[in-house]
Amino acid sequence: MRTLTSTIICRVAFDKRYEEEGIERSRFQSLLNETQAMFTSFFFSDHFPVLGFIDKVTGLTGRLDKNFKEFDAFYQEIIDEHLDPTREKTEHEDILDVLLQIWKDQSFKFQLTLDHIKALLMNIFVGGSDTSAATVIWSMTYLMKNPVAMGKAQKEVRLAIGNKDFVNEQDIQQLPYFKAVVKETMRLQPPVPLLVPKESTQKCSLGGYEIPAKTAVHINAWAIGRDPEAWRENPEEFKPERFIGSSIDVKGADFELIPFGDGRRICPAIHMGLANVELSLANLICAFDWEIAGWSEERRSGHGCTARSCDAQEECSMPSGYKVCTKMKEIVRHSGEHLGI
Ligand code: HEM
Repeated sequence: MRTLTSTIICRVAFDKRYEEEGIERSRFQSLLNETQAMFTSFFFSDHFPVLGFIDKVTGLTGRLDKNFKEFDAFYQEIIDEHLDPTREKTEHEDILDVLLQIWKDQSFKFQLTLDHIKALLMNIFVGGSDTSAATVIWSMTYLMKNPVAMGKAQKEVRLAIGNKDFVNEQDIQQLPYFKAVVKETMRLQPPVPLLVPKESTQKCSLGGYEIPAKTAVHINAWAIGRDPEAWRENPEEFKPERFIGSSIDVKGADFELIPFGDGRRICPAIHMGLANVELSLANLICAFDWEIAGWSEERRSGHGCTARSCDAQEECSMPSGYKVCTKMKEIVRHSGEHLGI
């Protein structure tokens, strides 16, 4: 799933297909992994500035600088490629094309620099790849642990597409139960559980707490999604039915469900994030029957594929030992193509 989502972002942001370019792909993936590790590391300097020296001693500051430098070089190469006048133009503009046009025009009130553009690309990568992948993985986990919900979702998706091979974006609009599964997963497992930290610009009072200016504020979307006052019926339970007939959505109008955040800094890519998740999840559950390894031995005989209309002639072994049939590869390719990449 991470390969799929980071490939989508690479295509959208700077028109690269890293799955076809082994060395570049692993360079990019290891940079992204390191960035993720930095994001989840505890830096004393963020919370106790006087103890900032500990970050230096433990080597975290050095690792962070190295990561920034490597990403900087990586983005610079891609920017140079885009600015090369001999570069072949593709049919669609990518995000970097748009940003570089704004940079050339300098039509904003402030001066847009290449550093701003690199920072924006970084935001898009960090915000866009793991979040969608984690949501699909959690949805699959909940569905496999709840075979009744899995059956209902599969039946709905399969009925909607009839004889077609793949689910597309229009089909998804007719799938209330499936959409409820995605919302329920995001309620229980928001992929950015504490959102992105905010800093108060001025002194204010919130829920009875006095918050001085320049204070870091974390919003616990994970706890809000399980708050028994907002979610009265067994808030810890996976129950997509709670969203049937309810207008509560993930798009920022309902404060009890904020997996994309809310307000001025809400995720700017809600629609793309949802399309990534819904298209890949719907196709995966439509084409295959899934279950947790070891739950049913005899079904996993042969090549292990339980595709609805499996035409697998050829198999490939993944490094993890799992096998992927041609149908599965086709789904991954189709989900990407449908998003226009
Ligand atoms: C299921 C998918 C996704 C989820 C759950 C998600 C969630 C979030 C959250 C919680 C925030 C912070 C909001 C806040 O603190 O109030 C955020 C910000 C952001 N997201 Fe997403 N996101 C997803 C997909 C994406 C995708 C696909 C992209 C890019 C193509 C993206 C780009 C961004 C960016 C650039 C920001 C920072 C916005 C800012 O600084 O103002 N996200 N996202």
